[in-house]
Amino acid sequence: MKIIADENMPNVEKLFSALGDITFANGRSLTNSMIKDADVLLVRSVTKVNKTLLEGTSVKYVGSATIGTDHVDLDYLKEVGIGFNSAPGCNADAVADYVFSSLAHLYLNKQLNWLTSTIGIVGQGNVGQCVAARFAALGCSVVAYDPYTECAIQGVKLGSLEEVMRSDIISLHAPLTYTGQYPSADMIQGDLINTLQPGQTIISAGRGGVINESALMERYRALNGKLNLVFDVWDQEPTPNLSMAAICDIATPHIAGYSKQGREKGTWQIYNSLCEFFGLSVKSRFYDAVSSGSIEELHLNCELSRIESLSRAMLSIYDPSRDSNRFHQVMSSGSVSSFDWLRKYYVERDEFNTCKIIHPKYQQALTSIGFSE
Ligand SMILES: NC(=O)c1ccc[n+]([C@@H]2O[C@H](COP(=O)([O-])OP(=O)(O)OC[C@H]3O[C@@H](n4cnc5c(N)ncnc54)[C@H](O)[C@@H]3O)[C@@H](O)[C@H]2O)c1
Ligand SMILES: O=C(O)[C@H](O)[C@H](O)COP(=O)(O)O
Repeated sequence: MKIIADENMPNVEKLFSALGDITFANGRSLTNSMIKDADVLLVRSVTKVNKTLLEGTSVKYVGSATIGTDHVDLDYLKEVGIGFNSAPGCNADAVADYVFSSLAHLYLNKQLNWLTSTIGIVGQGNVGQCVAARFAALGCSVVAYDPYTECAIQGVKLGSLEEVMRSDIISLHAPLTYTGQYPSADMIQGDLINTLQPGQTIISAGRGGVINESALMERYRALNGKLNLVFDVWDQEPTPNLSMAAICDIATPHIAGYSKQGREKGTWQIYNSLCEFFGLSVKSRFYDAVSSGSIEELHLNCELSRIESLSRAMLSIYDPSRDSNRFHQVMSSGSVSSFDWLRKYYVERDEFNTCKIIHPKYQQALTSIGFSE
C-alpha cells in the first residue's frame, strides 16, 4: 500500500509503517501528479481534497486527522467511491482548554470575571458541548445556538443567535459551511455585530469566515476598543488580516486544537478508521499512540480566591499569550509562509486532563474545567 502523508501529522511512522510505504509531503502544496499512484492520502486541514487533486489517481482512501471537513469535497469522494474519514472530537478538549485559558488571561490582564459572566455558544457539536459543559458545571448561565440540534446538554439552554450575541462571552464553534439550510459562512455580520456592547468578549476558534472581520473591526472602533477579542482562526489563512490581529487580546495561528494529545488522537482515529476500511486488524493500542502529560500533579496556594485559583491553574498548564506574542513577532516579518511556520514548529502543550491540580476548596471546580480527578 502506498501512503502519502502530511509531514505535520504526528506518529504516522509509528502507526502506519507496518501497513505500507509512506512518503511525507507538505500538505498545502500537494498536487495531482504527486499522488498519482498513491492508495492512501493522509491529510490535515491545509490540503484541498477535491476533483482537481484526485481525478485520475489511484487513491482509494483519504483520512483527515482533523475535526473540520470544510477542506474536503465530500460529495465528490462519495460520487467516485473514495473512502473517507475525519477524526471527530479528537481535539475538542484542546479547544476547550484554549477557550478557558484565554479567559484566564483576560481575568489576569483585564479583570474579566468570566465566572460570573453569561456565556453564549454557537454550535453544539463535540467542541461546543465540551465548552458548554465546563461552564455549566461551574454554575454559569449558558445559552447555545445550534439550528440542527433540538436537545441541549444538562445546564445549557438552547436559544437564538441573537440571544447568544447578547451574552457577556460569546464562543464560536460552528463548522464553516456554504450550503444546507443554515450555512455558517458570514453568519455573524453587520446587524448582529452592531448589537455588540462595550465589555463583551468574542472567542473565535471554529473556522475563519463564520464571523465577518471587517464588520467586527468597524464595531470595535465605534466602541473605542471596548471589546475583548480572542482569535485563533482567520478569514484568510495563511495570510490573516494583521489589522484584525492587532486589535485582538489573543491572536494565534489556528492552534486551538494543537495539544500533544489532540494531534495524536487525530492520527490514532484515522489509523483505526483506515484499518476498518481495508479490513486490517488494529495492532497498536491507544496508550502507545497517545502521550500522557509532562506534569502529573500541581498544588495551588490555598489563599487565592476561586477565580484566581482557576485562572492560575489553567495558565500554569497553558498560557495562550505565549502563542499570541510569538504570532505577532513572526507574522510581522511579512513572509507568506510565517503562519504555516508557526504551526509547523508549534511547541505542543498538554491537555488539562493530563494533570491533577490540588486545592482543598476548589477541587470540584478544577475538575469541572477539565483537570484530572
Ligand atoms: N481552531 C481549531 O484548532 C479547531 C479545532 C477543532 C475544530 N475546529 C472547528 O470547530 C468546528 C466545530 O467542531 P466540533 O467538533 O464541535 O464539530 P461537530 O461536527 O461535532 O459539531 C458542529 C456543530 O455545529 C452545528 N452547526 C452547523 N451549522 C451551524 C450554524 N450555522 N450555526 C450554529 N451551529 C451550527 C452542527 O449542528 C453541530 O452540532 C469544526 O467544524 C472545525 O471547523 C477548530
Ligand atoms: O479541524 C480541526 O481539527 C482543527 O482545525 C485542526 O487543529 C486544524 O489543524 P491542521 O489540520 O490545519 O493542522
